[in-house]
Amino acid sequence: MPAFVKMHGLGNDFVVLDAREGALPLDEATARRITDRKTGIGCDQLIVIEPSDRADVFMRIRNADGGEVEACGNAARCIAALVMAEKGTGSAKVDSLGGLLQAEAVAGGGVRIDMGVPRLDWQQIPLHCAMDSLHLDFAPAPGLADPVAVNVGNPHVIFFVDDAAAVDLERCGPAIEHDPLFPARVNVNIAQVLDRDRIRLRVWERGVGITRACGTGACATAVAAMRRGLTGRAVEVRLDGGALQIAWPEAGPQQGHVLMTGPATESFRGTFADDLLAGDGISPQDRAGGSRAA
Ligand SMILES: N[C@@H](CCC[C@H](N)C(=O)O)C(=O)O
Repeated sequence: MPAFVKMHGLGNDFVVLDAREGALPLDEATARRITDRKTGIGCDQLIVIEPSDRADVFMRIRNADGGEVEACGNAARCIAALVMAEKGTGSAKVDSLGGLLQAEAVAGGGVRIDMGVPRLDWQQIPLHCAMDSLHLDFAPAPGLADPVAVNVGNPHVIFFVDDAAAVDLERCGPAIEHDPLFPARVNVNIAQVLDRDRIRLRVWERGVGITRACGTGACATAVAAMRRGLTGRAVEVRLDGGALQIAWPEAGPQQGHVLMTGPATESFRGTFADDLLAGDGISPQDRAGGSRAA
């Protein structure tokens, strides 16, 4: 029976499959069956670990809707933690469609990931037409206007508001995600700057919906706030599931790179019936191997 590890970063949860010893038949429909919280194992993203010739592992990412995407900050910390535990080291390299990520364990627990240099040109977001990514001419709902766009491996739009809790994200998230301005669709971030060191953030994730936390969302939002001069170059981003530390240093060896620090948690290990991959669903007995829930 195929084995999986259930992990999460601040409640943004993953089913992790290991395909280093042999490819798994994972198409979009299979991914949707696995991520389904009622009939599958249930998670925000399905992560498949594959071999890499330039890193410890390659991390393949599928959203709950089955679509393959380039980046996932919370999963990057989790996969790095798995690899570091396996190797018995304090650092790891994780490759992904979004780029090569260097990770290190931090004193006191948690993982720091160098998320690379954010992409800020409109073509890199991508946007449908030329626009200043620091001030998009886009006002999709009352109280939501003049957002920032940032790509940190995946596309994000960030709205700064006075009260993040007051935004009906369930209602406006889907429309913004699918707006024609974003040809690759977009992750939607609602940010409230609390002071120069702290941001409150709620996220509607592309291909998923509202999540408890989004690592790339926290990085993109921090970059947006720093570009707008709203915060210093190191901030705490408070998501529904907890806080991430994000820095974007202006000097030093990691100048211009976004650094994300936060927890990586293993919830349980389990196995599932082969027919989940083959397409016949999963029985409740097989789900999670009877282990404790996340
Ligand atoms: N949860 C992730 C982001 C996952 C991918 C995203 N939904 C997308 O479609 O780009 C994170 O922690 O960054």
